Amino acid sequence: MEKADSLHHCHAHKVKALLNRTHSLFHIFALLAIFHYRSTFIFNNLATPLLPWLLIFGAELLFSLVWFLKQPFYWWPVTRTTFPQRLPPQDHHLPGIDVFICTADPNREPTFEVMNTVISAMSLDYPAHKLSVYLSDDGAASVTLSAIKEAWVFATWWLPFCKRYNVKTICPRAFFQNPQQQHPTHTKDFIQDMNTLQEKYEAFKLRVQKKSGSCGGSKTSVQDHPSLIQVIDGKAVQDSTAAINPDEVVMPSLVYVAREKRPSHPHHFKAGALNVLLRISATFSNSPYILVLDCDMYCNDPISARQAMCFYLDSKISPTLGWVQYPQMFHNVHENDIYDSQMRSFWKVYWLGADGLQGPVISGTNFYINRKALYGINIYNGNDIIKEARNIFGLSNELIKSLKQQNDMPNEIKHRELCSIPVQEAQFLASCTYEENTKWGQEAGFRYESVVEDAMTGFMLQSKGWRSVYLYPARPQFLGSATTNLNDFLIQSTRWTSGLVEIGLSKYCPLFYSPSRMQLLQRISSSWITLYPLGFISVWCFATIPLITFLFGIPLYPKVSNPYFIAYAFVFTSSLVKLLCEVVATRESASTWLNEQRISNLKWLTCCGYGVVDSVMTKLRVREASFIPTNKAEDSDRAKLYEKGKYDFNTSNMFLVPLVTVVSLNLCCFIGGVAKLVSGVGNWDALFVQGFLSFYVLIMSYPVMEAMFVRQDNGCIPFSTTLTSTAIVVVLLSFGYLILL
Ligand SMILES: O=c1ccn([C@@H]2O[C@H](COP(=O)(O)OP(=O)(O)O[C@H]3O[C@H](CO)[C@@H](O)[C@H](O)[C@H]3O)[C@@H](O)[C@H]2O)c(=O)[nH]1
Ligand SMILES: [Mn+2]
Repeated sequence: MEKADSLHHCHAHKVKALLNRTHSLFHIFALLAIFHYRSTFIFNNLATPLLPWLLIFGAELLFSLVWFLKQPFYWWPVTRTTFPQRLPPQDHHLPGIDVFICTADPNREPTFEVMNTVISAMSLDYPAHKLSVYLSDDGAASVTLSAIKEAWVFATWWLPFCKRYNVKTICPRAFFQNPQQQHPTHTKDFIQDMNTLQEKYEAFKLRVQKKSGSCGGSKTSVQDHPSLIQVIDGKAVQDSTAAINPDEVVMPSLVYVAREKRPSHPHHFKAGALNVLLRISATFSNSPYILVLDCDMYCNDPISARQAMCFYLDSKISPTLGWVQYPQMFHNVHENDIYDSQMRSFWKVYWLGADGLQGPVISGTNFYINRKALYGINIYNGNDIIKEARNIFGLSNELIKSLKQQNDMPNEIKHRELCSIPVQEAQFLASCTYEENTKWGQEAGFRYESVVEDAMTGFMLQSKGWRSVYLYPARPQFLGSATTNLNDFLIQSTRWTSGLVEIGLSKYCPLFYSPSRMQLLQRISSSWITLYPLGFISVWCFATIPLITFLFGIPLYPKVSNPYFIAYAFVFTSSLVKLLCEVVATRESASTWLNEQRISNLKWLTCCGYGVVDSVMTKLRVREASFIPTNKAEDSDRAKLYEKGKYDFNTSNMFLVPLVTVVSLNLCCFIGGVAKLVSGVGNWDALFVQGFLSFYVLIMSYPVMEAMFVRQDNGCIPFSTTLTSTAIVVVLLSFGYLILL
């Protein structure tokens, strides 16, 4: 039981933990049996074709290792509840919050939607004078600057409306998609005000969209432009509208930042943008806590800031609390989630388990982070960063002053008014040369070593002793747009795997990194996050070798009558049954179970391999790191396919060829192998596992075959791809023939 005045409560799922551990234990026994079977067989039968046996054994070992690294996520799952109504009633007890929103490309990230994110953040249920919103525009697009002024004007009407009627959906776009449902008691006043506001909303939308259409992005080059920093307020928008903010609504501060970018200087993508915001906000509002949002992740509910403060204002945990993470949830995921866009297992399973250890890693967006943690403070060595501040943080006096302020002030009163805005200083802080000879990106701020800056930074903070908590409230606090076509999905996943493996194969690999304060189980699970893509080698072996040998009649697995068969059967079925139980426990249907298997197989076969290759090439400096923002603009043709539950194979051959090759290979081997068995050549008993495996691959790849042979729409697989893959299959089988027979 929690105390009557505690601000939050942590519930441990003890039964689940027990079941999980039991399952892991049995699974380990089965794996050991398999290893025993393999090694004794290989030693006793050195005459049989050894190569496939060795490869499969290696694949099994590697895959088991990857599986083992994941187990800490099942050790001690917890869920948390907060009681924001118990926060002190006076506002002055609340610390300031800075919101950082990043955008990069108005063509891939529709400006109107970015503005909705900005407005929703300004509408959080928090004292306006303690809230500052910063928009980083890496594209330095004139569209974005003029749109943010329009957004400010609209917010002067929107904010009082939300407050007056206690509106729960604070993102205007989401609200006006379904205005009738937004308020349970439709008073006359409400309806009237809402209709007036809706007109203003439509006008605002039209103005922003017109400008986006006419400029088609920006005239300035994305890679080459000076910095531009502007505080958006009544003064900044004066000439665009007649009477602005006549009611003098107190507004959160709003700042537009386009940092300087030059082709000669690396800009470090999102991490670089966040670090500029970190410095500029330090000299402006200098709030101790920061909410980071991707441009498409709007605040869906006003309460998240107060919920996060339930942790930060609890002196028992706040000294080591680095960040409060919320799940990423999406407004555009269909019920039949064919791409597993919701990433169920991460947000609904792994992160709950991580929270039972040292907390989830920083997950890109939707987290309230402690500014001090980002400054690189090691909580066990005290706060003596000020001494070498200039070496770490650079030469800005204003910035150094702000650090001192952070250190000296008690949390409650930390929030400087934005009165004397040192815009010139801000320009200096946003220049592309500011970070030269400093520790930004290495010891201070978000890390530059990987394009998955979030995970990299999270691991480093955890190794300094910071912990995090995970909050998954019933009502989604943040909603973004998920990738809902195969092409965007594969590009995004490849970037992730590449960035993660880059960490896993570096000295920062959480398992071996030292000196580290990370707990052992946390180290293991964190290294799973960075190393799991390596499992692609195993999956490639599983998806080819048993099938080819099936065709040639070479057994690789125990006979059904052999006791070791049980170990294989157990590992296979218990994994699938466990997944099914998880899916059902998180209130999803069996189709989710099928979709997740399909997508994870597909990821193993494509993104993971390419990601690993990509990160190795980046390491060898053959290739430069890149971060292409995920496309967030909707394409109606693709949307139609998605809604019908049809995979959209309109993507590059780079992704299609490996996939189609595996499927064609499997088809040939299955048909050929079964034909041979039926005609009496070979032994059913000895080849059962391989035949079954092949059958499983066939079921999993049904959508691919449909797209190869049946579908005619623009999401089908082009004939030329099928042809290329068939050629590769022929080569593979000839090789197999030469080596095996
Ligand atoms: O040079 C860049 C590139 C991207 N972004 C912004 O970064 C955010 C995330 O980019 P997005 O393309 O939406 O990333 P996702 O594919 O959704 O990637 C996830 O993974 C990223 C790390 O690879 C994290 O940064 C994200 O928060 C997380 O949502 C967006 O707001 C972009 O505008 C920049 O500001 N500058
Ligand atoms: Mn995104």
